[in-house]
Formats: sequence, structure tokens, C-alpha cells
Amino acid sequence: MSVPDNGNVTLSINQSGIATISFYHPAQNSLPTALLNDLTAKINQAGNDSQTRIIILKSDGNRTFCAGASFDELLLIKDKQAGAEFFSGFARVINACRKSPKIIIARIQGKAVGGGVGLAAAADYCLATEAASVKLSELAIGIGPFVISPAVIRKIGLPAFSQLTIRAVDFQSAKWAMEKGLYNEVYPDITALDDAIVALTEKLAAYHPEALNGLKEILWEGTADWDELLNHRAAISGALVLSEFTQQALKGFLGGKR
Ligand SMILES: CC(C)(COP(=O)([O-])OP(=O)([O-])OC[C@H]1O[C@@H](n2cnc3c(N)ncnc32)[C@H](O)[C@@H]1OP(=O)([O-])[O-])[C@@H](O)C(=O)NCCC(=O)NCCSC(=O)C[C@@](C)(O)CC(=O)[O-]
Repeated sequence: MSVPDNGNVTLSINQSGIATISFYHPAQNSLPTALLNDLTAKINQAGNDSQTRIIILKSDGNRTFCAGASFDELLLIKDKQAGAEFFSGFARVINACRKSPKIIIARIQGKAVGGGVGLAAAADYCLATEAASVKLSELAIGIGPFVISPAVIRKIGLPAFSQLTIRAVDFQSAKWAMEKGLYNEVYPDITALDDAIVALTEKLAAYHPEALNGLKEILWEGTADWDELLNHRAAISGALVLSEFTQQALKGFLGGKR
């Protein structure tokens, strides 16, 4: 049995070399394996395309940016190997962002939870709305933010990461996320966010591509071990997700509907 493949990831590159990658899933833009793999492929494709100057990473809809791991798929995991493979999907997306030769600008229109916070942290620069509050809910569902933590800690540091993960049922505001360094700019609404995204990416796309590539390299200095590190972390989350605690917490959240 697998999760219905009813989301999608699209990639378009405009005349200015601005590549836009957008993902969508009907369950609050949560991420099953199929979408994680497609996201990785599109990030690689955009990064390797000679037309691309800059990448925008976004999701569809005007509500949740990303609800993290797909609970429907987590409920189907029956052994450690399958668990590790599922969470490796997040590792591959983060590593694709990290290794992309192009600067990635994230557009965060609404709430980011769990792996969604990881995605925001894997971008090079984040623009968000005031509605884009953040939560690391993993402890509340019996796992931990193991795969995403290197990316999140790199942006907000250990004290803020500790607060976010220990306060597992509390949302922190977009303003908090900006003060801590996850977001770089926060706008009152989606219209203002989109105006700012267009203005910034058009400027960036006109800069010297080799300077941007060089900047990308130094932004991620010191992360060469992340291929191995994140896969190791995926195995930790992949084993924890098998517990009765997690199964009950996920079924409780989904309200017995699945
Ligand atoms: C996103 C908000 C805030 C929106 O909050 P809201 O706008 O109030 O919407 P809602 O809560 O009413 O949800 C709407 C629908 O989306 C579904 N839904 C929602 N989330 C998921 C999900 N993840 N997987 C599957 N379905 C989900 C939810 O079940 C519901 O289904 P419906 O009743 O319409 O049939 C809220 O839904 C929420 O808090 N969701 C839970 C998000 C969460 O806890 N994510 C953490 C995932 S764990 C993770 O990512 C692990 C990782 C990768 O970090 C591990 C590691 O790093 O090692």
C-alpha cells in the first residue's frame, strides 16, 4: 500500500533566468516520498540548467507553506529500513539545496511545520508573511527533528533550535523566526511578499552569475559531511517512527479518518 500520488512539483524558468519550483499536496502541502523525490529532481534540474540564474522555492496555495512529513505515509512504515528510506527523502532535498550551484530564495506564505521548517532553512534566503509561523512538532509525535536539525541550527543557532523543538506544541511567530535568522524579510501579506520576491529575484538574476555561484559556495562552507550526516539522522527518525507512541499520535491527529 502506498500514499496516493496526488501532489505535484512544477518547475518553470523565465526569460530572466529565474527558476520557480513549486510543490503542492492537498494535505497542507505535506510531503510523501513521491513529492520529496520530485523536489530533489527539480532542484537538481534547475541548478544544472544553464538558463538558471536564481531559484525560487515555493508551495501552492495561500495557507500552509509545508506541513512536513506526510503522516499518511508515516503510518505505512513497517520496518527500520523503510523508515530510514522515507526520512532520507528529506536528507536528499536539503542536500540538493545545499549543493545547488544557484542561490535559492524561499517564499514562505504560511505556516511551516517540522520538515517544512527544514525546507525553509535549506534555502539561502527566506521571504515570508506575518502568517508564516513555525513549529517543530516532532517530539509530540514521538520522533525528533533529526534530519532537519543541521540545517535549522545553521540558521538559528542551538538556543533557538532548542526552544523550537522543546516547545513542540507551540507555534513561534514569523517575527520570532526573523529575529532568530530563519527568515530574512517578513511582509504583512502575500501580495506584499510576491512584490518583494519579484523585485529581489529580478535584481539577483541580473548580477554576475559567477559571483553568485561563488557566494553560494561560501554560504555552505563546512557542510561537506552532510551527505553522510543527514543519512545517519534519517535512520534515527526512521527507527523512532515505528513506536506505538508515534502510531497513536499520528492516528490521533488524523482523527481515525485514514
Ligand atoms: C499544518 C497545520 C498547521 C495546518 O493547520 P490548519 O490550517 O488548521 O489545518 P488542519 O490542521 O485542519 O489540517 C487540514 C488537513 O490537512 C491534514 N494534515 C495536516 N498536516 C498533515 C501531515 N503532516 N500529513 C498528512 N496530513 C496532514 C489534516 O489531517 C487535515 O486533513 P482533513 O481533516 O482535511 O482530511 C496543521 O495541519 C498541522 O499542525 N499539521 C501537522 C504538521 C506536523 O506536525 N508536521 C510534522 C511532521 S514530522 C516531520 O516533518 C519530521 C522530520 C522530517 O522533521 C523528521 C526529521 O527531521 O528527522
